[in-house]
Amino acid sequence: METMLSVEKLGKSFKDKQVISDISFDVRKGEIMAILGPNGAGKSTTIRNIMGIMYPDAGTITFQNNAAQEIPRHKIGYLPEERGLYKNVKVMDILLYLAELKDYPLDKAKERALDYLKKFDLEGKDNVSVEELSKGMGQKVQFIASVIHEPELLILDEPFSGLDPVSQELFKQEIRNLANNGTAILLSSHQMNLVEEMADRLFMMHQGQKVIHGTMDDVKTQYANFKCTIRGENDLGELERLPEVQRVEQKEETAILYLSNDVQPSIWLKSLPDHVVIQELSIDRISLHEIFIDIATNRKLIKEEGEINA
Ligand SMILES: Nc1ncnc2c1ncn2[C@@H]1O[C@H](COP(=O)(O)OP(=O)(O)OP(=O)(O)O)[C@@H](O)[C@H]1O
Repeated sequence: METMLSVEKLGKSFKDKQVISDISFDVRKGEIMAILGPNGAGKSTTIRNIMGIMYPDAGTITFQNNAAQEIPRHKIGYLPEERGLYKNVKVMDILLYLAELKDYPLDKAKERALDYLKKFDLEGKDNVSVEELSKGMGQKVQFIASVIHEPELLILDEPFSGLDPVSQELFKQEIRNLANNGTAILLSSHQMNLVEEMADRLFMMHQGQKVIHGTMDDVKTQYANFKCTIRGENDLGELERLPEVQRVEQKEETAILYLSNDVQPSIWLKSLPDHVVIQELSIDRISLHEIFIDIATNRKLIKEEGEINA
């Protein structure tokens, strides 16, 4: 897959505080690349450097082999984390104005705007001024603004925040459609369930540095341990002493046992002693949400940090 955006060894400090360091990843045509991390990890700083809103102290950013200063900005679409459109302007006027700024033909922009308004349940809102829209409606219009000019790279900073589940679904489908049609997408989001469903690859950062980078499958295979959920009256200490158990979360009669990285569930099950009371048992891979919480809280569920073949 053709590389659209390449970020290499990016570093940025504010005053004497190093906020991101040695950040490297790329975004390829037709893929959804997720950039993840807890609050303050440095995601928006990374994105703002890519967008040329601020300049890095170290590293390089290239888009279709153009160095940062020569990046054709009209080929990029950007939904910033901080929302805001001109308030007393009509929806269609703002969309056409933004398309014009990107040198996009106005007749095509109008057609696309009407199609998108319909798709996002905003039919008939083209003549309404932005201040009359609800927060979620405004966010939909801002999303349309970021894609109206058919960008080849789309950067979405927290696109789902503040959306109801139906609107989240609409966004999710549209983002997937765009990727299927060849758009390269860099997606920052805290909604791990959505990222898990949508992303082809991910880059997770913590305190300004990389902690995981790879395809969703690789991350889940190599980093996501198994967890065993047991319902039955068992002593917490005894469960904690079972082989290959890293930690246990127990609530009433249900216990979740987080297993070591290299455990084979079928072999581990056979090692369970007879005294463990089992009324129900299930084994699942831990979710991206759980991996995220572990990284964010510095737990040592992940044995090795580092690169998976990205
Ligand atoms: N303009 C600035 N001046 C000083 N420090 C800043 C500035 N912008 C960001 N920071 C700091 O950089 C760090 C990373 O912030 P950033 O907004 O990139 O994180 P984030 O991963 O996007 O977080 P969130 O999920 O909360 O949006 C934080 O410690 C923040 O306080």
